[in-house]
Amino acid sequence: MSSAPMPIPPPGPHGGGAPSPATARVSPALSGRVRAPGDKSVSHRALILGALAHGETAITGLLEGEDVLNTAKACAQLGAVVERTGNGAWRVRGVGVGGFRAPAAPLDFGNSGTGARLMMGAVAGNPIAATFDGDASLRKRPMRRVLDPLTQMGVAVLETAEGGRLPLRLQGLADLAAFSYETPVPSAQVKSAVLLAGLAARGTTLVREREATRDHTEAMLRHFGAEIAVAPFGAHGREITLAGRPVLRGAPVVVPSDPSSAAFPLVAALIVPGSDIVIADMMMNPLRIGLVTTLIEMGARIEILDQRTEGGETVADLRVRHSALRGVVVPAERAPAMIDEYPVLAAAAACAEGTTIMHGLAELRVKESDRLAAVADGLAACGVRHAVEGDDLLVEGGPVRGGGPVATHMDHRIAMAFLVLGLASRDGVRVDDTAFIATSFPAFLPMMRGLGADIA
Ligand SMILES: O=C(O)C1=C[C@@H](OP(=O)(O)O)[C@@H](O)[C@H](O)C1
Ligand SMILES: C=C(OP(=O)(O)O)C(=O)O
Repeated sequence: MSSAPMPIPPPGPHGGGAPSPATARVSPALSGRVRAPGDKSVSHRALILGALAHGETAITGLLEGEDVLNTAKACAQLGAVVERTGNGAWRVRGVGVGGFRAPAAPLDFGNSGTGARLMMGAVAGNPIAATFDGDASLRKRPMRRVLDPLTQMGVAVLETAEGGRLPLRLQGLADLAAFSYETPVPSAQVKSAVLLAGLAARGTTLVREREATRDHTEAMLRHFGAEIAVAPFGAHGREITLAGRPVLRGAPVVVPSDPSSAAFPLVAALIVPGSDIVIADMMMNPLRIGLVTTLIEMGARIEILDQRTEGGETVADLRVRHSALRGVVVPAERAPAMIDEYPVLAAAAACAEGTTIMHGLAELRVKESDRLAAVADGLAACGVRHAVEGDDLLVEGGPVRGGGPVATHMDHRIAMAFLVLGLASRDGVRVDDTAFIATSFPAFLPMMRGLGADIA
């Protein structure tokens, strides 16, 4: 790592630029070895906890996607020193719990629910007012799920757009009430917002979730010196107890490779005949790999090689070969472990033999787009038979005609999932905009082309 700070790259012109359509066409066998970028969830948390800690946090492998860059910018606006020291290498000098200063301008989280919701929790325990905003997609997403618990802890909501949406302005306070909360929806963002606010609370914060969601906040809080305990809650849930007012100490963070991004080359290799690729260093956190479990049940040839621990997470290399997939039933309780992967699972299901039934997808309706509707419309545009029944999606597999254009609705995962489907579709698939892929996976197009994918 060099010691001279490099300029923080500005986030791209989310939503403002002209749309950038692309077409994926039937491709020859994919081959090669790729590594997906740094995990988006871990990257946001490394910056935020670095900003809330005393001393220096050196981060390697940070995802330099627009969502994370917006969080970096917000941390700097709140008084942390945030520097880019090399490729994916960042250094944060934090201000300590309760030490944020009032930002002079609104905090703009672009397309990122994680950035906005986690930072509301982080700001809550500071005696400052801050305005939170985002792009047209983020302005449509529900924020009451975070405002409700935060106001119960003492935060004041000074202004919101209709329905408690962004833009909104919060007044935090140094002395939050200790709080017990059961999350009403399975959401790591809601859980994390409450825990981050709980850092400034007098006494213990308790969060219960009926379905276990990704546990990166808990792991990183422990890594930074917080006193945190996790116990089972009910059949699938967890109970998290956090002691208030810890002294957080900056700590090195090695960001593992993102399984939600790796999902795209992974499914592409499964559906393009003759493919044989390796996905290197993928994070194997059990709360993140529901897609791998599901694909293996579908008959996917995925070999998990060299499983090891790196930076506190289990990682592995995955050898993935073209496979004859068959439809399966995906249980609702698996949803939190693969919530962002349903669009690309739908692409795999479209190429499988038989019907795949995915249960319990209500949360997909409140992502960057209504992903249940966007996937259904995209499948229709590609001639794939499917049905939405309540919160379930049914996809009938078979040879895919393709076509489009698929409307991506400012949603990176819709764009990437349908480009992957195009690689195994008779007529290819055209998507209306690839610009938002930069929120989570800026190197997606070159990486896929490097494997042999025909995307132009
Ligand atoms: O905590 C996180 O980093 C995330 C949690 C999930 O959202 P919800 O908490 O809304 O389920 C996921 O969809 C998102 O991409 C990242
Ligand atoms: C839902 C996602 O992210 P966020 O909620 O942070 O916008 C995603 O990346 O698929």
